[in-house]
Order: sequence, then structure tokens, then C-alpha cells
Amino acid sequence: MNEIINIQNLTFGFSKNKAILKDISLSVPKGSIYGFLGANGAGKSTTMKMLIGNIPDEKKAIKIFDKNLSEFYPDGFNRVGSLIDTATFYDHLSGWDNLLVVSELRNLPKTECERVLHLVDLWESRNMKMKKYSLGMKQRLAIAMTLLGKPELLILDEPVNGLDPNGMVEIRELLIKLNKEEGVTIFISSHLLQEVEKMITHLAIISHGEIRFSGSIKDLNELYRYNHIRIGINNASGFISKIPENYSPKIFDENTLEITVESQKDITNLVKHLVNIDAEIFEIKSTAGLEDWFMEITKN
Ligand SMILES: Nc1ncnc2c1ncn2[C@@H]1O[C@H](COP(=O)(O)OP(=O)(O)OP(=O)(O)O)[C@@H](O)[C@H]1O
Repeated sequence: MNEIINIQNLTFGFSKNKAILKDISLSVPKGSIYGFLGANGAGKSTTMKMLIGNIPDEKKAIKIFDKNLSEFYPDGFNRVGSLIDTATFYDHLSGWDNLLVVSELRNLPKTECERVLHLVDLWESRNMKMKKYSLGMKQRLAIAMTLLGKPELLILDEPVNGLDPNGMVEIRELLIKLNKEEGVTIFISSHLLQEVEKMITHLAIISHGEIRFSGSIKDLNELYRYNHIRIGINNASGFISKIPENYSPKIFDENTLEITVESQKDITNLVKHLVNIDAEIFEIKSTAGLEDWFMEITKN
């Protein structure tokens, strides 16, 4: 089985007349770090809550480990670790005691607490009271809790939200380590592409409850490998056939051509060529790069 999560045509609303998730489909491969990206209110937490069974998947649109959620849970809870909304701790207890409370509730041995504390690099600080933990340490402990019982899948809702740059790097390195060394598949949401793009292998972009892109990070980079340039030119359709194929020319509108280039030299050469064949160029502009494109399609 190569798919850990499979969602097919999921539509959901809290009330009958307002869909929050609109025909969502996505597939999370085994061993991936899958980014689920979108602005606030796009529908990320709702999807994640459905994945962990907090909101019922009445239409059976979701499969985890090849099973509908109604068959998968409750046994499946041992295979999934999740962190949705902020974790709450007993502030007057140590990190160790906080973990112990959870592991005892789940009938797990103390050795599990030791194992996860080492994994998140909090072993040395285990006896410190939670109130003295930094936000980054608290978040690492929250991830340690999700790791109790060795889950194969982690579902993390905005785990780096509110952390300073160092805290973000720590969480990123931790998640990469868990993925590479422990083989954990990770489904992680974020509202910022740059926050997660260094760790993810795959992603889906959700906007207003609709998936706007899904695929590997390689697919995304391929899509944006080249600079996209728009040329304002009178009678665009009359010139498209005269532009070399390597520019992948397309008609954007009656007086605009869209091309892709790899260097400035490509632009200079094309403009010379077009002027030589009597094209009337009135504008050249670069369209959005990856980050701008992401902002544009996810904005509210
Ligand atoms: N329990 C609820 N009842 C009614 N509407 C809700 C409920 N929970 C969320 N919503 C609405 O569903 C939409 C999607 O919210 P959701 O929390 O899934 O978005 P999100 O992408 O996770 O954003 P954020 O990062 O702000 O949490 C929003 O319009 C929100 O107001």
C-alpha cells in the first residue's frame, strides 16, 4: 500500500447551505511529508478534524491505510498521532510528568516516554516545570506526545505557528528526522508556503474549500521553473506562430502573449526578433513567481 491517506471528492459543510470543503481529492504517499497549505479559514483544520474522526465522514470519502474511517477507528488511533489546535499541559508539572500522564492513560510503558523525549531532544530538560519551557520546547513536547506508541502517520495542524525562526528550524529538523529515520509519514498544515517548503515532499493548496494544486514539490517547481513573461503586443494572434517554440508562447488575450524564459538574454533576443518583424510592443512584464502565485491563489 503506497497511499496512507486518500480523499476522494469530499464535500462538507457545518450547515446544509454552506459547503466548507468542496469536492476535495488528494492522496498522501507513504513516506512523504505532505504540506496542506491555505489561508486562514480555507478549510485545513476542518479537513484534519475529519481525518482524525473528530468530525464524521458521513459520505465515506476518506480512507486512511486503505480503510474507511468508520472501519479504521478506534483501533487505528494507535497508528496515528495528531496535534490539532494548541496542546494543553499541566504547567506546574515537569515535561516528564506531563508525558507520563498521557502514556499511563494509554497503557504505554515508561520506556515510551524516554524514547520520545530523546527523539525531540528534550531528555535533558525533562525535569523542568512546564511553565519554564519556551514556546518551541512546548511545541516539541506536544510533538513528543503525538509520537507515543510509535504512530506511522502524524497529522499536525500548523505546528510552527507562532514560533520564532529558531523554533521553526528546530521543528522542521525534527520532522525531517522523524520522516527519514523513523519512516513516519507526515501530513502538516500551514498558511505559509515558505514556512514548510524546505521540508515537504508533496503538497496540496486549498483555497475557499477547493484544492487548487496537488502534487509533488517537484511538480510544483516544474510548473514554476521558468519565469513567466507577458508581452503587450498589438494583434497578438498574428505573431504567435513567429515565436520560437522554446518560448512556449500562448495567447493571454487579444493584445497579450505569455511566454516562458530562462534568462534575460532570452527576453532581449525575442524583443529584437519581434521588432524585426514589425511587431508593435507596448509592454513587457514578469508575472508572479511561486510565492506571489501562492499568495494570489490563497488570498481571502
Ligand atoms: N464548528 C464550526 N461551525 C461552523 N463553522 C465552522 C466551524 N469550524 C470552522 N468553521 C468555518 O469553516 C471554515 C474553515 O475553517 P477551518 O478552521 O477549517 O480553516 P483553516 O484553513 O484551518 O483556517 P485557520 O488556520 O484559521 O484555522 C471557516 O469559515 C470557519 O469559520
